[in-house]
Amino acid sequence: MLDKSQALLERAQKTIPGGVNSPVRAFKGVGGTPPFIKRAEGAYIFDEDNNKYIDFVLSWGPAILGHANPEIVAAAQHAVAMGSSFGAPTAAEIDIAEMIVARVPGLDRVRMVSSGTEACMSAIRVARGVKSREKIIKFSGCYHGHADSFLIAAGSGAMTLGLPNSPGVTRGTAQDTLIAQFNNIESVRALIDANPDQVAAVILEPVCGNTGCIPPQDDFLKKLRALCTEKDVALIIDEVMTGFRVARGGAVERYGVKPDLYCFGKVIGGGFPMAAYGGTHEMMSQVAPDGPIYQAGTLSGNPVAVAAGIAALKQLDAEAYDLLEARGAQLEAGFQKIIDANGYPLSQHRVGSMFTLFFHPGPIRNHEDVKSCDLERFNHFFHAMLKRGVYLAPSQFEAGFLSTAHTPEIIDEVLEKAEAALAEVF
Ligand SMILES: Cc1ncc(COP(=O)(O)O)c(C=O)c1O
Ligand SMILES: NCC(=O)CCC(=O)O
Repeated sequence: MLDKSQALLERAQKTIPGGVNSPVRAFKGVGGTPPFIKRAEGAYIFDEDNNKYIDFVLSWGPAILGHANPEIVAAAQHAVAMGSSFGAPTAAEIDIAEMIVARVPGLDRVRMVSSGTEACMSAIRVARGVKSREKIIKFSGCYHGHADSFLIAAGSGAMTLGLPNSPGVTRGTAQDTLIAQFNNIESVRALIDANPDQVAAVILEPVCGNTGCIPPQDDFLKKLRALCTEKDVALIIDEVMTGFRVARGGAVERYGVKPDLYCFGKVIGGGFPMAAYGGTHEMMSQVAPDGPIYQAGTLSGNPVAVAAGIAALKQLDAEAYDLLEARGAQLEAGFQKIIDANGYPLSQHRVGSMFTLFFHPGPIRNHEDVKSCDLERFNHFFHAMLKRGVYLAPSQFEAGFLSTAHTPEIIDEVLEKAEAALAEVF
């Protein structure tokens, strides 16, 4: 029963576009009424009609320790009572910068911002400023936030809603974003060669998460690093989704590759609006006030978000990543057993605690493959799971997330429900 959510949706639509403050929250792709969430705890979210769901969206990634994690709650409460924003430097900002730099291989300096969009937008400005070139290369289906330069062949909600190239982006901006194929190094080389001395940066999600979860294959990241070095192009790894999730030091640690610039978000804010970009000394010494490339923010390094982020990072030790890996492996093995036993035309990818079940027999290497998924069956499955109390992202083109609060018992319960839901769908 979603009576209260339905009434709230109707009320919300009168004053908020689509009734939501971010398009992915509406159920436009899958149809139906999005539950309006009242509260969340651990692996569960509860809606206004008092339905309880096992949550695999986790605020689209941040809640890696489960919702309302007691240590994050306490740290945020303590910080907010001290004053929620000063617009002046604080000691805690150094603490979190030091924690991030210590964890992430190759990262020298970091600047806090308030959203992943800002982080990615700032990183390409730095790359363009340092290289004195204007074009960037991104990959179809990758999503780096909603800044103009990234809304070209964009993934996530832009793809779900069929709006990969948004109106409102100028032709000039669109012309400066070149599109390559994920896991296809030759597509990148061809673009750089066709635009000599014009490409400032290549930006990518190291594990694609915004067209479903797709890992880099055949040393794609290492080949990209070598190509960027050869062509003097900045490599920007967008770890907004993967950072502090797929390993303690993010995807750069997991895959052993060092970019020139990094983008972070989601997990580092502990559920508050905080993100960051950073890079080598060479790149970051050009950022104002040290250098001429301007970037700023009234609420950047917000004390409450910083306190929450520190409380999150402190808990994310080696043991936490082992646990996330084990839970991910349990879910993957369970899905595979169901697929094999029934001969369903499904395939899956998982990297640590990120996963997607594709309604496609595979192989899935990039956005071009994902486009031929059976969306009608996915949508049916999504609703079959929702009615059984499992909250998945309302789109095939998204990754699912696990938290440390997802116990082995919860995973078993989800697998049982998935088996029943799939039997209903096929
Ligand atoms: C890889 C990636 N980059 C950037 C962003 C943008 O972050 P935000 O939504 O915080 O602006 C997202 C998610 O939204 C993302 O998944
Ligand atoms: N994978 C989708 C996102 O991470 C974005 C969430 C949002 O835009 O609200």
